[in-house]
Amino acid sequence: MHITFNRVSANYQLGPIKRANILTDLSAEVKPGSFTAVIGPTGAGKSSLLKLINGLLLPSVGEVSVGEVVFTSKASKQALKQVRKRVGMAFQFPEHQLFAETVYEDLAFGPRNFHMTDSEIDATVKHVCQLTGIDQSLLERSPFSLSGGQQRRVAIAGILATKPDILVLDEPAAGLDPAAKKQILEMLSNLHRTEKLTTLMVTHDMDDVVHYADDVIVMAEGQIKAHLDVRSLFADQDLLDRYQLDVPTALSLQQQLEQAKGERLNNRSLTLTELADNLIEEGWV
Ligand SMILES: Nc1ncnc2c1ncn2[C@@H]1O[C@H](COP(=O)(O)OP(=O)(O)OP(=O)(O)O)[C@@H](O)[C@H]1O
Repeated sequence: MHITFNRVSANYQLGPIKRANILTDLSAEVKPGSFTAVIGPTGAGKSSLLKLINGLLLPSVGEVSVGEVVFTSKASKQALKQVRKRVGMAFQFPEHQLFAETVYEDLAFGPRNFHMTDSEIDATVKHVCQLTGIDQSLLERSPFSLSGGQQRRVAIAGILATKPDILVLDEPAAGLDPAAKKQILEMLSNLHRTEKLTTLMVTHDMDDVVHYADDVIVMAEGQIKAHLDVRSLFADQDLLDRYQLDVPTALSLQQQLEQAKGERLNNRSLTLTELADNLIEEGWV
């Protein structure tokens, strides 16, 4: 499903009169079915950009389109309702929003709000368990008795139970150990592929960008500074330097190797584009 930002600015209310400008003149088109990483330094406005997509933050100027729903500063309740049905949003630490006595009840909450019948709810719960690898034996357990990785799975499954077309994730692997982090990100990548979910993910980890994303939005100072495919990002040394973006471990290793080789042979080093092509050929990326 298409997402478009058209000359959008946004601010937060700081008091009865005072407002803080947070996002300025954003324009971008997110391709349907793409997996887009949103990167940039702390305070760049990444989370605020995600909140624009489901109308948690409204534009002060400009318009946001999600599929055929278009909304501005004067979004109607109806438009916001439609958009929230389409966009599943996982905030940082989504497991903090688990609340029910059993995993089943947590997963059934969204479908119940959408007035599904009991048998539809049952089928949906089973389906999202399959999608997210939650064993049926966990359904009667308290979500609070599960491991951190399992809780995060349940929280994401609860979002999927509302059948969104778009999944918006704010650092979905934050705070997990490396094994659980890999499991969650692999699961999200599979969901994106098999369920054709347009996915946006805020991350600070450039290895995740390389492994999972097709496209990247680079944010700084409340603006979109670049929107490009992953290969073009890592081929653009100026852009990486300007926004102090790390290069992924594999690329950095290869650069160091090539530099050592170049020095040894007194030959030219490979360009970043050639290195990126090498890595893709060798299956690193
Ligand atoms: N509810 C709010 N009220 C006022 N200011 C806010 C609010 N939420 C965020 N801000 C401010 O908006 C700016 C952008 O914040 P945002 O959380 O979107 O950045 P971010 O790039 O996601 O940062 P991080 O990587 O640290 O999560 C920051 O200066 C932040 O302090």
